[in-house]
Parts: sequence; structure tokens; C-alpha cells
Amino acid sequence: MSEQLTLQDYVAQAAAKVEGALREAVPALWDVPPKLREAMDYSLRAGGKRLRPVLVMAAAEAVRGQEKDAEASLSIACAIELVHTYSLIHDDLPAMDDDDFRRGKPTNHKVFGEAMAILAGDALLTHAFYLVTEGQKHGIDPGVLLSVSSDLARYAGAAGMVGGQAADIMGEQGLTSASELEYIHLHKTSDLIVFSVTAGAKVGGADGKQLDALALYGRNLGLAFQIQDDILDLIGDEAKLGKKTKSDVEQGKVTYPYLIGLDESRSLVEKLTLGAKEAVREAGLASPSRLLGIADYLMRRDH
Ligand SMILES: CC(C)=CCC/C(C)=C/COP(=O)(O)OP(=O)(O)O
Ligand SMILES: C=C(C)CCOP(=O)(O)OP(=O)(O)O
Repeated sequence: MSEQLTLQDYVAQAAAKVEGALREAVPALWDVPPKLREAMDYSLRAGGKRLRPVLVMAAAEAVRGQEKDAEASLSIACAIELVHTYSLIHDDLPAMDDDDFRRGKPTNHKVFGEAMAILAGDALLTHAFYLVTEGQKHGIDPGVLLSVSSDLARYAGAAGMVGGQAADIMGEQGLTSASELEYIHLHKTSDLIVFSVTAGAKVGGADGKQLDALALYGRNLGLAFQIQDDILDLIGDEAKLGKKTKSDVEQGKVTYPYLIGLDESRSLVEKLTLGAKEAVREAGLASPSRLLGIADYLMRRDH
């Protein structure tokens, strides 16, 4: 995508491409019970920032500065959005956060019932792996797709996001230290972001050093993103966020603002963002500017 575009236009254009491809992802599925298809599509079409897929595409383009690498990464970009959307559907369930409102609409279980919401999440997660294999149609090397698929299992699974969510739930019964909280945020949130940037970079042909640097970028960015989410839960605007605020306090969740206060949390977001940008600057990428811009954009986000 053109270097002339402002960051906001760049993000909007990449997100629009993802939006278009996501609209085809579920209808293209084979013979699916209509209610299940509707439940999957409901949350997928509800919007959201599409941050993770935009990061896949931005990282793919950053390595060699080639727009065609971003285009090739589109089905992997959609795959991570399916995994993220499943995680939100399950996170909102009565057995987890019990939330009624997400992406500006009633949560999946409020509309389709708990059983169908669980199944819609399961189906989105499973279909994500199919979408990774679709990368072959865009000319991605099968070895790269194998590696991306194994990364997706790792970062989304028990040692990744699911593990982070499990630790978060156990933490509600008495979490005390910043290091425990860091573990939760790193897995529950950073891991999908690390996956996004490293998967995109693999499509762009990144070497080991570049992948390590991008993993550090994703780690810091993810941690900053989750701390900002915790800050917005306290002081954000429900209409802009499309979800209920003050829920962490109501649920007695230990967050960074709770542990270290709002000002310190803001400073930490800034410090982590600087660390993320430093990692990208040192990665030897042909075109790092979009990844740098996205880090700043996220630090200032209010939704
Ligand atoms: C396996 C599962 C279900 C993973 C959920 C992961 C996740 C990041 C949930 C949202 O976190 P949050 O509750 O802090 O955010 P929000 O404020 O959006 O609910
Ligand atoms: C990890 C967190 C904080 C859950 C919400 O993620 P996003 O803020 O990216 O949610 P959407 O924009 O995709 O709805």
C-alpha cells in the first residue's frame, strides 16, 4: 500500500480488505446448520478494530516493502480474526465474564443462547486453521503455512491465549503480584499479537533475527494494548468502546491500574510502546514505518 497514505487511511484500507474477505469466510463454508452459520457471522460481522489482521498484513509488507506480500497474507489475517472473535464470544459467556454487550451489539449468547455461542466459537476456531491452508492459493510456500499453522496452535492454545485466560480466571480468586498479572496479559493478549506479526513476517520471508525482533514488538505491543484496555475499562466511553466499562472493578479483577495506579499504568503503556518501536527499528526491515505508526496509534487509542 502506498507510503503516501496517512496511517489512519492505511489502517482503514487494510481493515476494509479484511472486512471484505471476512464476509466471504463463513458463507463459503460447506453445509452448515443455518443457526450456527448465523451465530458465527453475527460476531464476525459486528466489527471491531481488526487490529490483529491489520498487523499480519503490515508485518508481511514490512519485511521486503512489497505490497504483494500483504495481499498474500490476507487469508492468514482472516484466520487470526476468527480466533480472536471466538475468544471474545467465549470470554463473554456467563461462565467467564458474563457480558451482555460487545462490539456495540448484544453478545452472542444473548442472541443465540449459550450452547450456540459456544459452538459458534468452536467453529470459528476450527475454521481458522482451514483459512491458513488457503494461503496456498495466494502462492505461500507450504513450509511457511505449516510453520504458521503450528504457531497458531501454540499461541492460541493452552500455552498461549487459552492458558492466559485460565490464569486470569484463577487470578480472580486472589492475584497479588505484578508478575502474575504480566503472565496473564502476555498470554491472554500478547500471544495473538505475537502470532500476527510473526506470521505476516514469515509470509514476507523474514529471517530468524527479524522474527525475534517482531516477536518482541508483539510482546510489548500486546502488553501495552491490554493495559490500555484495563485503563479504558476504568475511564473509557461505553459508546465508543462498544462494551460495558467498570466491569473489572465489578468482577474484582486485579488490573494494572488497580495494582500500580492510573498514572503509572499510562507511563508503562508509553514505555512498552517505545520498546516495541525500538525492536522494529532494529529488525532490519525494508519498510518499518507502518508498524511504528500502529504502535503510536494504539498507545493513543480511546476505543
Ligand atoms: C480462550 C479465551 C476465552 C480467551 C479470551 C482472551 C481475551 C483477551 C479476552 C478479553 O479480555 P478482557 O476480558 O480483558 O477484555 P474485554 O474488556 O474486551 O472483555
Ligand atoms: C484483548 C482484548 C483487550 C480484547 C478486546 O480486543 P480488541 O480491543 O482488539 O477488540 P475488537 O476491537 O476486535 O472488538
